[in-house]
Amino acid sequence: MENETLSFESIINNNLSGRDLEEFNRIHFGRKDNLEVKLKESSIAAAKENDFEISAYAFPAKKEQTRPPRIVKVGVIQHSIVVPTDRPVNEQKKAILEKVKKIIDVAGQEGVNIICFQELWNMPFGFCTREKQPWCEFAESAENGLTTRFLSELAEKYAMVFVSSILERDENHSDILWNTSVVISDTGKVIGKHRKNHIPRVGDFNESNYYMEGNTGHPVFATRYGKIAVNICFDRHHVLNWMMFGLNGAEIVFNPSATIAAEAGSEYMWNIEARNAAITNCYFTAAINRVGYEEFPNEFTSADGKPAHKDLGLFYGSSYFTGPDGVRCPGLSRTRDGLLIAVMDLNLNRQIRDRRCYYMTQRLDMYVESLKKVLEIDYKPQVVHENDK
Ligand SMILES: NC(=O)NCCC(=O)O
Repeated sequence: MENETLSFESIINNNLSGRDLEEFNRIHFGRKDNLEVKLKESSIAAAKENDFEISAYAFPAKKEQTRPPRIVKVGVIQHSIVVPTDRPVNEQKKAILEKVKKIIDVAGQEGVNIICFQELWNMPFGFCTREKQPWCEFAESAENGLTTRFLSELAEKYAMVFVSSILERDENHSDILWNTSVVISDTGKVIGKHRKNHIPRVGDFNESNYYMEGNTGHPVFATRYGKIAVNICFDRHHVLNWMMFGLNGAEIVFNPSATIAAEAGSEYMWNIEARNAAITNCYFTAAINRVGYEEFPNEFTSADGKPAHKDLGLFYGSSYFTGPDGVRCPGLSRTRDGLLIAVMDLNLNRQIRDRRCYYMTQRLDMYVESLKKVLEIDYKPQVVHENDK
């Protein structure tokens, strides 16, 4: 880990200052000043003691005459696994829950209203191995499994909403597995769940050996703090998936992910995809990635002619928020656990919609017709050649 770049932001901050840094911030992040929010001394101390990074940024909106501000504090947590992946399943899971609880407690002290974790946050991402054991044993009921019960208590304690991405065991449907995000309300009850719609078949992401494409559509969960949705990891490459959450009224869309520096293109696309989704759909997005190295007991190959190996390389963290205007905050590091907080005024969504008119100018009717044609078996792509009449 020592030789890894800490973060994109650290490269900039170590090399730019004064007007150059301001200009960089304006052009890259969308504003000269990142509007850092002051944290409690006790939170900073707890983060230091428990070895995680913490930062917070504001995303304000203009004052309106007819609506009060709708300020929501949203947190994302990125973290590494804790004990080696050959330890008993329950020991591995318990160690993660215990570590992350310390971060949740700090978020609670800071008055965070909604928290989202990384993809399958309570387990190692062992699907690269294609081995069924022990990874399938990490699966739980979305409604009343160990992780949901653990979060329900904390949800009630802190009046916090949780978005918890887990490997789901669907006991009512022949025990099959799903990649599911459970949304737990501030009352501690499960509001609902959403299942990953697009399952990767790329590089070491052999998830299709374990679960199928989701069957929950594009639900938006009406929480006490706002309407939220979950676009799970590989779903971020599918623009229509992001679009459907917007059409269903989402105000914040979370993208819990598990992606690695070694997957070609992943890291430079990371900073674009959730940000672009925020822009085109005029809602807030939060992109959350795993962090660290996860070594598995047995070697696997990546079917690329290279030698067998036992890990996926670095999960590069770099979690970040973007507002509906496309302005984003600095991300968390590539290498450390962290809690990133956004203090957002949800009124900004409508203000940007009124200004940019992306929904009003959207031509869904045209696309419906075009897509119907594309799906016909004898479809011919609409390509015009020089000599066509
Ligand atoms: N977990 C997951 O869907 N990863 C896919 C890799 C990527 O698209 O970056």
